[in-house]
Amino acid sequence: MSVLDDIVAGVREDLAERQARVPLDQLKELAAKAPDAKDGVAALRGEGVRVICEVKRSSPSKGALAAIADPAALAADYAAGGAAAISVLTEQRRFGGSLADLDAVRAAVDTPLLRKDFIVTAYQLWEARAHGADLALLIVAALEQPALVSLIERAESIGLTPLVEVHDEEEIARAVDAGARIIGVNARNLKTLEVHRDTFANVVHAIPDHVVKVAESGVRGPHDLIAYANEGADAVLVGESLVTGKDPRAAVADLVAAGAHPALRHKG
Ligand SMILES: O=C(O)c1ccccc1NCC(=O)[C@H](O)[C@H](O)COP(=O)(O)O
Repeated sequence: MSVLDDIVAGVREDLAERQARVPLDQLKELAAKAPDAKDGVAALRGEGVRVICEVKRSSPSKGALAAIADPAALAADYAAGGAAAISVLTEQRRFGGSLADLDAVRAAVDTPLLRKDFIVTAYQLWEARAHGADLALLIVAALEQPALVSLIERAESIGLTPLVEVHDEEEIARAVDAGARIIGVNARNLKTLEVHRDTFANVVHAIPDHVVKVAESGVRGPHDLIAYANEGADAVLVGESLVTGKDPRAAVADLVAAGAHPALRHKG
């Protein structure tokens, strides 16, 4: 079984438990009371390179990364540093996240929030909206095409902007056919878990101009952001280097400043 299959199997077990506990109608009521969803496309495309900062406690590739006792405080630092969006990992078994983290972060910041999980059913999209997310990750490699199409449509219909994650040109074609408005190219190979930063440059030509382009994984500092920007990224998604660093607020501010550099002004 691949790492992705293994993660999704665990997600499905945990999901079944939540579905038994929280009926869909209850989630829909909560979603109706949630603050209006912010426009994910507007948040991630504009002048300069936008920075999405991730709340990430652990990972299958590295194990424990950071304890993050107070995700709200971390998110407040990200927002103060200039994050365009905050990604909250809600998968519990391998990443140590939860919907409670999403609640805590939502209560602390007005920044657009991405629910980062392994979403395979519409129920999880309703959960995302009910807990205040504005965007939701959909991983092409985890979904058959009809499910991808249906989840993108459902996400958009309830106000969530889907960030559709790909790894190669074939997955980009599937994402574009399915109607993705934001595509994230993940440099982390989900079979080997190795990070290859040249993945974005190798496949970005296949993403149409109207689609927002996000470079995911492997950003260690401003030099990696600048490289991705020069290759055509509108935004970068950064986790590990922020949660393992000493000063996340300053680290985000450095990334945002690099992304706003006049040499990159042709962007947006
Ligand atoms: O991070 C992992 O090990 C991982 C393994 C399997 C599936 C997904 C995984 N990570 C999710 C991500 O895509 C990253 O958290 C995100 O792009 C940030 O990457 P990084 O800055 O390298 O932490």
